[in-house]
Amino acid sequence: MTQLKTHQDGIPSTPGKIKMDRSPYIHRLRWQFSLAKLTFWSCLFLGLILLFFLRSTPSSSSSSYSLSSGTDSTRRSLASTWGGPDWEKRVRDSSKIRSHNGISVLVTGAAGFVGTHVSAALKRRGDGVLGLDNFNDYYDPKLKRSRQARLERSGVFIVEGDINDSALLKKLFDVVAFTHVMHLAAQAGVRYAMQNPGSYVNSNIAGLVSLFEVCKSANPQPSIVWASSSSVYGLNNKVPFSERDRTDQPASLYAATKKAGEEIAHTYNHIYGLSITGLRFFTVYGPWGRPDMAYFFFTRDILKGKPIPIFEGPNHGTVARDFTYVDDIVKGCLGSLDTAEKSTGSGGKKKGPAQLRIFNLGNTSPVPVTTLVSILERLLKKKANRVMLKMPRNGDVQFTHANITLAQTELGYKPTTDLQTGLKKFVRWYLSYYSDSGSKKRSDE
Ligand SMILES: O=C(O)[C@H]1O[C@H](OP(=O)(O)OP(=O)(O)OC[C@H]2O[C@@H](n3ccc(=O)[nH]c3=O)[C@H](O)[C@@H]2O)[C@H](O)[C@@H](O)[C@H]1O
Repeated sequence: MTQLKTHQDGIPSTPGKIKMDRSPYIHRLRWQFSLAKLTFWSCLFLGLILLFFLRSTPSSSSSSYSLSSGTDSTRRSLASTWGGPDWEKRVRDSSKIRSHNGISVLVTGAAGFVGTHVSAALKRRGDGVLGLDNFNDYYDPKLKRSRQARLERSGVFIVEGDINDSALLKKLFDVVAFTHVMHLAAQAGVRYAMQNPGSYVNSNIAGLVSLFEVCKSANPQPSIVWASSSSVYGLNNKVPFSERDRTDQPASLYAATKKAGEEIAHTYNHIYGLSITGLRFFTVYGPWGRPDMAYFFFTRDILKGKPIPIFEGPNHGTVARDFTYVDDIVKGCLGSLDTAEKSTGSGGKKKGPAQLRIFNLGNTSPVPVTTLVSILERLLKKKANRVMLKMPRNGDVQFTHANITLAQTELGYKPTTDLQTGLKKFVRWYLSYYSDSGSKKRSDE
């Protein structure tokens, strides 16, 4: 009893050690204790379910399919701030068609390399253009902000948001009845896929599905043109690559996600009557380009006197690319938008068969990477510190070469810029852009 008295005012700290007593007080005490335990475990259980739910539900603006812990979500720096009357007005103004027979286009990835050029070209000819971009930091976001500033000056508003944010996409279609979507937002880069595979799944697969879902439910449904890639030809060694050739042997996860995108496009065309055109871009280069691409960082490193790693195939075999100048690609994109038929469905229901197309957009003249370096040396008036390396097994293929007959016939696509001319324009832009931002930086310091 003494022991019991000691614990009369509270729950025993070590209940198992108390001599069992059958008094009603003990029963009440035990009942209260069980209730507390039950409440504790229920809360913990509910908490765990909530945690699981939050982790598995795509958040509105950040990466939700990251397979590499942390990296991807920190790369996406988004605090989506959309909505409100002012925002809607900007969206409407930017999308307004200002020419006879113009179209209104939602351009995803508008602050990206190709996106910025396509948006500017559409705006120039009087089409309505609204950009969408998540400004992730796969490469220097300052470059994306500079592209954004240029587009804003020409009247193109870029909404900051992610293609996985369905609520945002739906809102955009509520505000504007886009006739077309130019879908260029993607996780690019062949070699980076080994470092951050989740970002490819998130952007190139989940993001594509999220976009198609909203487009199929829109009324009217837009026609969609989107960027696939020459990399889908993978280990195919029949050259030049024709759209009818094998694309079932991708050499990188990037290529696999683009190929998956082509199959997903087939499904949405088949079930919902979406008009979809996929464009297989061949190593696009030019002013305002991507710093992760070889021609870009070779230029930077030649100027800095740093070593240039040049890949070579087995037995010192030549590695070559069908480098394609960005203005030619833009013409192919506009040609695709202009020849795209209307989608046939509405409000998620198919009304009849719809157009489904795939085109190569290349230059039809592959150039060895060593020649690319020689051209840069001449333009920069500086010798490169070349380091020949065996091509690593990280997704690269040895050779690309586009057959563009189909695009020529159907889109009137005709590339006109050779590598020498295109690189000259790139180098001129590079020197001016980085000397300007360099002097700005110096004056800021
Ligand atoms: O057509 C595409 O669909 C893809 O094109 C582009 O991929 P790639 O053709 O691989 O371009 P890029 O990396 O500039 O390498 C160019 C050449 O330099 C060689 N290369 C590369 C790096 C290096 O350090 N050394 C080297 O020799 C390398 O072996 C290659 O031969 C886009 O990045 C990609 O997003 C996608 O759009």
